[in-house]
Amino acid sequence: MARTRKMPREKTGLARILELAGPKKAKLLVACLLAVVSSAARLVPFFTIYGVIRELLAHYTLTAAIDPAVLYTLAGYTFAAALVYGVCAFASSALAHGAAYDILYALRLQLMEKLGRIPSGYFTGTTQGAIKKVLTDDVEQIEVFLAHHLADIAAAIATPLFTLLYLFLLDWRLALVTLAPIAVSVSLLAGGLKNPRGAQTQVDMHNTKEKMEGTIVEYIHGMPVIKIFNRTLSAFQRYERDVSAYVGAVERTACHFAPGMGAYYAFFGAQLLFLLPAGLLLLPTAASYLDFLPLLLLFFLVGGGLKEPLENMMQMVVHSGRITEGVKRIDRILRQPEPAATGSGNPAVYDIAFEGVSFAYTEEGPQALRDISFRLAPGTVTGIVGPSGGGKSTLAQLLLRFYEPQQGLIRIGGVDIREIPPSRLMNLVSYVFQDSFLFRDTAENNIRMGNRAAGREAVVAAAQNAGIHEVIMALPQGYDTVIGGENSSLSGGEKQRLAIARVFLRDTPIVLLDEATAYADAENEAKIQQAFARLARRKTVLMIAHRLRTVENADQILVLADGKLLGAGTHAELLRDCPPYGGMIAANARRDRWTIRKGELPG
Ligand SMILES: Nc1ncnc2c1ncn2[C@@H]1O[C@H](COP(=O)(O)OP(=O)(O)OP(=O)(O)O)[C@@H](O)[C@H]1O
Repeated sequence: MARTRKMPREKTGLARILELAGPKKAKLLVACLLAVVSSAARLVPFFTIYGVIRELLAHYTLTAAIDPAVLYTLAGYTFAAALVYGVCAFASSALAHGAAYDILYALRLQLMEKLGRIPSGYFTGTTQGAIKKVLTDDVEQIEVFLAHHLADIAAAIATPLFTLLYLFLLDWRLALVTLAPIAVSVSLLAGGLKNPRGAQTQVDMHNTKEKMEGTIVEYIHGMPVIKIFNRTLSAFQRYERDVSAYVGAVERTACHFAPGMGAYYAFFGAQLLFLLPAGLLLLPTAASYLDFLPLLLLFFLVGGGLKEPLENMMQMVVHSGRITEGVKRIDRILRQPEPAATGSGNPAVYDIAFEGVSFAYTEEGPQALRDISFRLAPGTVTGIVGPSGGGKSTLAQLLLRFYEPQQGLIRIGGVDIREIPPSRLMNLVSYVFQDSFLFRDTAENNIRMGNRAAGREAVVAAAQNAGIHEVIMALPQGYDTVIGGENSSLSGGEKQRLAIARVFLRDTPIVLLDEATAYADAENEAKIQQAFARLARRKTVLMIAHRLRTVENADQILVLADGKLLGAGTHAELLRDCPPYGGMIAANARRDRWTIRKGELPG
């Protein structure tokens, strides 16, 4: 009988943090050990004072009988303990900080690399604010936890344990009395924390915070629109609603935890209240008053001394909920499925085939593409036309594996693109987006994105081919000008030409072009068309055309509407066989004749 292999359970919380710590775990463990030692050393004076009092009380009738050697030894122990405390606390903190920053660095790199491998479709569905929060706040919290809290937890657990053990050996009855208020307060707080409603309030607080931050980023991005329409903050109601939701969640969390925390603080330091009557009750049972008094004093002292490490532990428990949520969000990114990088497909020719491809962005949502099949012959230019929302960009994005189709296959040179390792696919296909993103970096580096190894000459040649060389040379520092800096903003058309220069430098055999709809002027448009034409030479080109005349001379035109392929052929063939194409041409002609005439405008 075939045995089913059990999947290893995915770790969460502290176990997951230690897993993320990787090789730095050893450093963290040493830091914890040193924290335990330093914390134990802080308790030594309580015991040396106990020794001194015992010695003094034992000879209070004859002070000459006090043994100075005993007192000096105890003083020596106290001094040595102070030294041990200082050295160990420093070394523990240094080690924990060093390891925490190394882990922070590695984790951010890991996340950035992962974001680079996740299909690009992920980024449209996830708000930028949420990703920013993970990369900054959540990773930062792990650093704070590892650098400051982890060692404290170890000390907070070990020190009271050792101390209580010693106290139990000295007098188990007093030890129980010392422990009672701590046990009561801790159980009260733990009960409050474990309550599912409490956990839910914390989750709500994180979720509303994440949403609010996403909305803030969107609000800042939308600022020009808000200003143009002369609307104030109140117009952006979602912003107000999300901020209020966060405030509400914080208030609910605070209200939920307030009674537990109040009871915890009330009981926690109440040892005196319990020890005093207990001491009076137990006094008659003691062998001698002289023995019992220093013992009672020791319990008074140590009861108070236990407070700090235990309080630290409570803080950690409170923090750990927040960290657990943060780790979950980090894992949500780290565990995003990636396109398999294991395939060995390596197309030798560059024709493209869509075979019965259907795709919907969400399970319940409508299909953006329905049963699409076509073939682009190698070295040809194909235009895609169709009404807005017809599925043109979606089709291009599927070829780049931004998303995976639910049905059908896409092949390059006969090879299923899922069999082509992502890095190889990216070397086969370039995409000139309609709205190209430029980094706040020099013009040269922005073009070099296309090929990191390219020298200045190749960059300049690419810029010349893209018709952007003159524009760059007119910038204050030429190719060294930081784009987007002072006096170095580019128009939409110029940005797209710079993006085309990137693609020239990459020199991939397949190019996807998304024609921008908002060229500023005819000259810019002509330059972009010329650049497209040069780029298309000897390549397989798929061009999303918003103006039909751009692709009139293409080898093939695909007509896409409502996710369906209505026709494929040359301009002449489509005019003859595809009525919707004829309709689009007629509508285009009407649009080109369209002018605003005074008197025709609605009054
Ligand atoms: N990220 C997304 N999530 C959900 N639906 C989407 C997403 N992107 C596009 N869609 C939907 O998919 C359909 C096809 O959109 P697509 O952007 O591919 O059309 P298009 O032909 O490129 O339009 P346009 O010419 O306006 O750019 C539309 O109904 C659109 O609303």
